[in-house]
Order: sequence, then structure tokens, then C-alpha cells
Amino acid sequence: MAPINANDINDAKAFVPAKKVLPEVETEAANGNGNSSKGYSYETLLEIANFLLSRISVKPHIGIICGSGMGSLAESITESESISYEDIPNFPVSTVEGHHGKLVFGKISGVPVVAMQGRFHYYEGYPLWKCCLPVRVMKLLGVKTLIATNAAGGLNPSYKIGDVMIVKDHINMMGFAGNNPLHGPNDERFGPRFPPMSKAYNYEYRNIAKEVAKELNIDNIVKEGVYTCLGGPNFETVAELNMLKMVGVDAVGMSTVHEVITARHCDLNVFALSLITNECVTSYENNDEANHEEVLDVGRMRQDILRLFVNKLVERFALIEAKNP
Ligand SMILES: O=P(O)(O)O[C@@H]1C[C@H](O)[C@@H](CO)O1
Ligand code: HPA
Repeated sequence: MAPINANDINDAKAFVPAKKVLPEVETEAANGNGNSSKGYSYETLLEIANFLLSRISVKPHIGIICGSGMGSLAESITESESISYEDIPNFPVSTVEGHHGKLVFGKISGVPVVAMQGRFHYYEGYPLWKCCLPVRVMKLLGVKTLIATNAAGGLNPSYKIGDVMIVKDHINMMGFAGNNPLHGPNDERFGPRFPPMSKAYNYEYRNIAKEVAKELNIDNIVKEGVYTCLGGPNFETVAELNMLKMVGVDAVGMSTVHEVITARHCDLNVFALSLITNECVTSYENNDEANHEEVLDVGRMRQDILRLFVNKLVERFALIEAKNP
């Protein structure tokens, strides 16, 4: 594919020329804790995008992030071209079981997509900007809509293991402590210094998802609620979970929120869903303990339904995109 540069990006609105070029990457070693606040420059991200374009035949319109144990979402992709994270210059690598570590390009129902089979988490040691770097790369590749999926613990007492929660909103707990993927100098070519988040999860797409759930006859397991992300890697204490429940959280996980913030900052449409893989333990009398094996098992158990659901959503979201180019 022809390379892109700062002047021929699809969405001119979101990529107005910057007043000045920001300094190149501050190395993670710079402050010792991996929390460099500058991130990669626009130019470095363009290089990554151009590297990918040189290896693929179709530019993606929709990006999918596969949650823990949900990598099989990428198996529906036809005409697929996979690129391992290790082979992409300046790309992080996956270190968590259930995250394969590759980008899969191709089509779902004729719609050009890219799926991340493996996301990056803060607890792996990556600063939040680096966890979200692929979202900016997707934007540079021409993606208009992000579908983020995750595994999460159910806090809402009406949720059952295997339910699918359409994310209506999030609470950025890590942001309360000042940890935000947009922390550091802002490059206006991606988006504004102070992006709004009151419409983070596209209302129309959420309604479409509810319609699709009915059409597929899975509306009994599809819910809608509020997600939060904690830093992990430990699962939460009983007191923490009770606090989250009190403030209105329906499902808790360790991802997605920062990806969505990054996506909205660069004006992507966002849809997200959580697979409820375990019921959060909110009483000391309950002897259950959350564990990653169960999370992966539930992902496997629900893989066919999730694939069907996400495939239909891709089809429907692409129709909306076509109406609003
Ligand atoms: O990548 P996601 O958010 O789907 O993964 C969740 C959170 C942890 O990474 C892991 C815990 O089992 O699953
Ligand atoms: N807490 C945090 N992250 C998770 C959980 C949980 O209970 N389940 C799956 N990911």
C-alpha cells in the first residue's frame, strides 16, 4: 500500500498541522518506572503505520481489540494477513496468556478490519500511552471505529458468568490518581488538549448492538453497564469491590478505559463490550477466588456467540460509517 504522510491522512479535521514538532520519545529508562509521559512522536507512529501499510493489501476501517481469551474473534477474518508484534518496529510485545501478540488484517463480511490479538496492560510494565499506541496507529491506518472487548468481573448482582455487557460508560479510576494515556505534551494532530468524554461510547452503536442481540436471540445475556479499569495485576479485595459497587460500577477489569480515552481523543467512534468471566466476591463469607484460568475458560465457552455478535456489529457499524464518511 502507498505510504501515508502527515498531509494525506484521511481525516484532515483530526490531523491539522501541529504548530511545532514535539520532542521524540522520552525513553522509559528516563524516569525509571516506565511512566514516561511523552510517548512516541507523531512521526514515529506514522513510521509504524507506514511499515504496516507496506505489508498489507487493504486499509482497515474498523479496529477490534480482542480481550483476554477472546483472540478467536480474529478467526472470522478472511483474506487475512497477520503481523507479529515482534516484527513491528517500536511496537510493544504481549506477555499475558490468552493474548497472542499479533495484528490480523483482512475482512469481516467484506468490511476491511484489523484485529489486535493481544492487548497491552499497565501491569505488564507498559506506561498507559504505550498500552494505547496501537489505537493511534489504527487511526493513522484509516480506522474510523474501534470495537474494544475485554474480560471483566461482574459486580452488578444481576449479572451472570457468560453475560456480555455493552459498555455504556466508564469510571477512570487510574485517571483519578493522575495516570492518563494523554498525560504529557499534547499533539493537536491527534486531538485537543482537553477532549470531552461525556459521549465516549457511541449511543447509536450501543442501540444497534441491542437490536443485533435481539436478532441473534442472545438479548437474555446481553446487558448494558458501567466499566472500570484498575491497574492490576492482582484481582480486587472485597472492600475495593464493595467501594466500586457503591460508586456505580457494573463490571471491573484491567484495560479498555485508557484505550477508549485515546480513541476518543483522535475522534474514533467507540463501541466496547465486557464478557463477564467471573462474579466479583463482595462478601467475606464467599470462598470463591478470581483466577485467570477461569477468565480464559469463559472466553472459550463464549467464543462462538461473541464471534457472531462482533461480526454482525462490524457489518452494521460499517453501514453507518458509509452513510457518514
Ligand atoms: O485484556 P482484558 O482486559 O480482557 O483482560 C482481563 C484483565 C486481565 O488482563 C485479565 C485477568 O484475568 O483479564
Ligand atoms: N477483576 C479485574 N479484572 C478482571 C476480572 C476481575 O474480576 N475478571 C476478568 N478480568
